[in-house]
Amino acid sequence: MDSTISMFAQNIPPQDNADGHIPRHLAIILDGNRRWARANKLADVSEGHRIGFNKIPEVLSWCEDLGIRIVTLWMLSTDNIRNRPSRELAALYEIDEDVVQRLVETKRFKLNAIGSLKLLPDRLAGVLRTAVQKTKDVSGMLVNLGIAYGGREDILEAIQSVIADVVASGEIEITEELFSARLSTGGQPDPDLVIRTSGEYRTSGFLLWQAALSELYFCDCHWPDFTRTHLLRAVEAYSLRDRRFGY
Ligand SMILES: CC(C)=CCC/C(C)=C/CC/C(C)=C\COP(=O)(O)OP(=O)(O)O
Ligand SMILES: O=P(O)(O)OP(=O)(O)O
Ligand SMILES: [Mg+2]
Repeated sequence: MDSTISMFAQNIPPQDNADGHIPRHLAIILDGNRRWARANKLADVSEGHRIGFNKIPEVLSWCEDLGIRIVTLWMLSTDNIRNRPSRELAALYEIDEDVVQRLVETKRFKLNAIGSLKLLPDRLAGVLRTAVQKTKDVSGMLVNLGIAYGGREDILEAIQSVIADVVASGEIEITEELFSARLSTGGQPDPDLVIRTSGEYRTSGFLLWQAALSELYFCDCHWPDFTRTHLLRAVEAYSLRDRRFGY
């Protein structure tokens, strides 16, 4: 760890992030797993996803140490489901089941599923529903699991829910607050910081509405190589940003 980062790390209050230097809500795009597998001459790209999966609990514990309250992980997109070979998807579904079960076992995280569960195999959808139910009373960090998540689908589902209410009750005033509450992250603060690994400079539709005012941080390393130092660098960069919200 370089000296700037260690100085920064020492100044982080363990549980209090009210001063705005630590994001309350951090969202991460766990990208670059297949490139990592190829670069490491692994026989199957799914091995990159498996190694990437192993990173998740430790990254969450670093986030806990920083006092981050909410972490959203994007682990499978609706575009991935549409466009990737079925063999790769089958492996990803299995890995996602394992991730979810491992996170439940920690008893440290309150889990929330933010994807379109109807697009998933019944077994994985069931594992996600059970995980949410089993962890509903956990008071620790809230972890949103973006499995079968797409920003456009999130918005479309929110629109459908608003339309259903309009049809049922006549007229309702559609405000930003009302609409935000209908999204998969309804009731939560928007992400303060979005990190994408792998060196790609795009969001691919992640939290399309919710991340409108988020700070973005692009990290060159692939997800399996993401370390605590990368996280601290991202949070340090965030702490130095001037968020103006139009002022
Ligand atoms: C490490 C584990 C368990 C899962 C990550 C698997 C995965 C498919 C990561 C990719 C990140 C993501 C869900 C969406 C954005 O990345 P990608 O689909 O590669 O977008 P682009 O095609 O735009 O590059
Ligand atoms: O993480 P993935 O599966 O999107 O792999 P890559 O970005 O390396 O193609
Ligand atoms: Mg990718």
